[in-house]
Amino acid sequence: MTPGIRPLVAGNWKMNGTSASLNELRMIGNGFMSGLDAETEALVCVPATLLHQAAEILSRTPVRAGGEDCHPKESGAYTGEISAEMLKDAGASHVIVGHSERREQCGDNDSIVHAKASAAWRAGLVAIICIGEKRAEREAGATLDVLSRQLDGSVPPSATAANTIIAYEPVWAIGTGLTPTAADVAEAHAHIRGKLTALLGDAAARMRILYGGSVKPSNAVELLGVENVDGALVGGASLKAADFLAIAEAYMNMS
Ligand SMILES: O=C[C@H](O)COP(=O)(O)O
Repeated sequence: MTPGIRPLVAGNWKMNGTSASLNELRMIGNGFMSGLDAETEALVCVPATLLHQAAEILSRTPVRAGGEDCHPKESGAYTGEISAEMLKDAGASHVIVGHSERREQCGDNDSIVHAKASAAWRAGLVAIICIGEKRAEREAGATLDVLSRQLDGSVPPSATAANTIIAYEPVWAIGTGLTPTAADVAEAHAHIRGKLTALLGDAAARMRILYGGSVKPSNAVELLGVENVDGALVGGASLKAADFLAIAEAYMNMS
């Protein structure tokens, strides 16, 4: 946690969920209506097919709905793509850009992620910019260099604490059940804070830096209690309301 920064617990449903899954979202919304929102902010990023319904369901709760990716352009001949403006129109408040699955599977490099973050701001969305090292990079001792390079390339200079959130997600920890040690998370997040300060100046002090990668109720207290960890980006465990709410409750246990 960082003193003065209200934590954010964000879900990322990835390519999971149909309208039948919206009941989990209702339960997440209801859970935050019963007091959790005093401790944390919450967001669930859902597939574009569910976004309009998700935003409508969550509109009566403190939880917000977000998109999982956007195209850099506002509109045009880009079959199958979705612009930040379309996400905003469907009810999104945030959009994830540069998730490692997009970087690995869809060719999203730092310069594309940079353009997508700018597109998010153009549409009035908060950009959640993801960075993180691969297993081989960690084993080679290159983690901090990789994070610096990704921040240099992906974060536009006009990023502020209001329009940008950074998510540190070690690629090898995503969906694997493996997590870095608390000391490793602390080192990475301190490095990210320092690099952001060098890039953005004062704006970095209050910018949220989330941890993502196999966060679940059983490890949330340890991972989210680390200095400079200002919340979580949760994949698999965000699909079950009980797990997502239990992760958010981890913050209550710390305060
Ligand atoms: O965006 C979320 C991350 O990829 C983490 O996914 P996970 O919690 O299933 O490991």
